[in-house]
Amino acid sequence: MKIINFNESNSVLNQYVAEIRNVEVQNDRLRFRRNIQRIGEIMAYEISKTFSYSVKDIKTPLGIAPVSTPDNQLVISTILRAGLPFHQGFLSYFDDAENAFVSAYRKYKDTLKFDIHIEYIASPRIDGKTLIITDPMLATGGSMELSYQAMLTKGHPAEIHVASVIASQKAVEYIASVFPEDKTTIWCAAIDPELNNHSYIVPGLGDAGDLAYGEKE
Ligand SMILES: O=P(O)(O)OC[C@H]1O[C@H](OP(=O)(O)OP(=O)(O)O)[C@H](O)[C@@H]1O
Ligand SMILES: O=c1cc[nH]c(=O)[nH]1
Ligand SMILES: [Mg+2]
Repeated sequence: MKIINFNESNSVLNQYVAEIRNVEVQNDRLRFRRNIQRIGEIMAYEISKTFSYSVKDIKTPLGIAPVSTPDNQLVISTILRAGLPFHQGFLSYFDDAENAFVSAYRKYKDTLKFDIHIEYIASPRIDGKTLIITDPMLATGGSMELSYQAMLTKGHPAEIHVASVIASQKAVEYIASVFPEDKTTIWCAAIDPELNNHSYIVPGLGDAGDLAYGEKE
């Protein structure tokens, strides 16, 4: 399985990651959402380099220009609710992509133990298509795995891109163990070393859904 960690090279993407992590900056909700979206845009561009391309003859007012454009049929899937601004970043670049939405939430049994519940899925058929599953946080990897299982009720993709902003080392290893090795790539902006007792990523950024949309009761 390929793992692409953007943090290993210097680019402006790291500025956006710094801002969403920074406790002095991250509470500006508009900036937080926009930064997550911008990271999605940059990741979409990088992922587009892996697509299949063919040359099309494009008629201009003055002649014919051969242009190599992508042929993949894309499905961009996201996990509600923190995934929404990240998803929008991908959609800003992949104009004609089909889209899927899955709900996943942690139902706490006590302050430390929780199950992940999937209650909603809206998805096209995904057979033979390029599936990009977007979620800014990969903590245990449980939401991503269950969302993928839910997507499999809609068919089998030709290739899978798991896109996140901050992933824990544990989640990266978990995803590598449960996703098909030969057709999955994990893309992330950083890989953090730890999870705390509540399975939050450390140093991470806190609760991405709350930072983007406000605290839930
Ligand atoms: O890897 P995991 O341990 O499953 O945790 C990651 C999940 O946590 C966040 O969502 P959250 O459950 O906080 O819901 P929200 O988006 O509604 O805030 C995040 O967007 C992932 O979906
Ligand atoms: O660190 C974490 C873990 C789960 N959900 C988040 O938003 N952040
Ligand atoms: Mg979630």
